[in-house]
Amino acid sequence: MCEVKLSEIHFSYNTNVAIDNISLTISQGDFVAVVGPNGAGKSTMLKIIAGLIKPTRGQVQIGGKDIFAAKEHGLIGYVPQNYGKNAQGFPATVKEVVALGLTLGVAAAKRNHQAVSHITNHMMELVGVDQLRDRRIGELSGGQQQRVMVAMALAANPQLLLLDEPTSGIDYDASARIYELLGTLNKNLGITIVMVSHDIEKAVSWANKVACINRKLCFFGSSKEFDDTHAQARHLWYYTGQ
Ligand SMILES: Nc1ncnc2c1ncn2[C@@H]1O[C@H](COP(=O)(O)OP(=O)(O)OP(=O)(O)O)[C@@H](O)[C@H]1O
Repeated sequence: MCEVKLSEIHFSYNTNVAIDNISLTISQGDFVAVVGPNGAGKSTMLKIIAGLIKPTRGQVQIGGKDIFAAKEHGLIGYVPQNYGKNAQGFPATVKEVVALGLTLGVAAAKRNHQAVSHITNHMMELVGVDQLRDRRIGELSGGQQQRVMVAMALAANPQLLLLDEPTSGIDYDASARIYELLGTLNKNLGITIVMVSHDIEKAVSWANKVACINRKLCFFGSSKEFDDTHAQARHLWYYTGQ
């Protein structure tokens, strides 16, 4: 059970209010696209759900547990924005990076070398980077790096996967393959996905729910409802920022 419940969340960076009174419930198995203009608080909200920052006010519950308990149980996988780019000079191979994800899982300490190798291989196959296993992460394309980051997050066996603009800076075909991968993880493995994206058309076509944020929650509902009611106003989500 991995329901995400935000209750009256506020967050400020000093005097700058980034999140203003957001409440919403994401159900187990949902694929949620988080959209909104630049500086709207999308990444901040994702970090709050990941338990990386604490809301100034309000409560976050994951699967009925306080966020920090859920985090300790390894329920949450988080892929930050431009994670791959930060890995440019990192002297590790794809296989080693994916295996690093295992150290985040709840039973990490109990895994032996064989189990680590088995899970690592499985995750690399799942996201389609097994052919790149011995390449250094910094030598890969943006799309390949994002796949490796997804594999690393999945290695910890999360029930909830949070991704911050997983297709930013990636070409059309590679982006399509990442969306397809996320759709498969959601449908076949039942992983709940929350993804921040500027690519509204694509994100909404894969997600079953949409959350529009502009400090406040402007819309939260099904993708179909978003398509029906917000189609003409879509361009505004890009330009209504501060
Ligand atoms: N570490 C930080 N310190 C101070 N202010 C911050 C910090 N991170 C974000 N902010 C500010 O908080 C607000 C929300 O930022 P956030 O990154 O959450 O927005 P976003 O919707 O993800 O933006 P984008 O689409 O441009 O990535 C912005 O005004 C931003 O300048």
